[in-house]
Amino acid sequence: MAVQTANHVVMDSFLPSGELTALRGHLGGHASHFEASRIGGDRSDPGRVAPDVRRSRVLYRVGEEADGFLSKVRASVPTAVARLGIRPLPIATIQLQATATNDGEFFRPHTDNRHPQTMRRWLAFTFFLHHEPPRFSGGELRIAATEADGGWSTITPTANRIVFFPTGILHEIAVVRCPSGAFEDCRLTLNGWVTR
Ligand SMILES: O=C(O)CCC(=O)C(=O)O
Ligand SMILES: [Fe+2]
Repeated sequence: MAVQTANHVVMDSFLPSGELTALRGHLGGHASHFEASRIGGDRSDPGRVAPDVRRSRVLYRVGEEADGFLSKVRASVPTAVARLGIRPLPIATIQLQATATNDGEFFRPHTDNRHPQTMRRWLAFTFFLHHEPPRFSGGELRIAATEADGGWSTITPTANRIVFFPTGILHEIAVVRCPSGAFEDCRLTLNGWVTR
């Protein structure tokens, strides 16, 4: 029986820089397609907008431009699982969305697998692809303590960084401050879940 040894795993310099720039450009070109983020939904259930819990804008169909990124995520799952010390599960799908979190926006503490529609999600990831140096502050990803770690972890948004964590752990996005409020300046991620 695997014993969890960490509440999250960070990998930096995840993509070749040209691929990161291309993905950022793709998302910027679709800025007008981002919509108010929702909670609790999946492919068959749109979920609901809940501004007390989650404020951001999401692109729910990222497009095939992210296929190379998804392959890289898939290839990284065994390493992430080993470093987390969790039991490896089969990979059925990798669900993906892009999230833009702008001035004053946040995602309060939550887990990602509590609803019947989301219970097959077993591994979560967040990949940061904003401009460096960042034109926003805040927006840290905070992940609750587990017995293995003993304290909350705070992960600074850093472009080309991916974070993996088990979906059942409480986590949040701290409030973002982005003075310009411009799409291209905000906290931009490709985030999603590996399902079994
Ligand atoms: O962007 C992040 O750091 C986490 C996103 C998240 O928790 C979610 O979309 O469920
Ligand atoms: Fe989450």
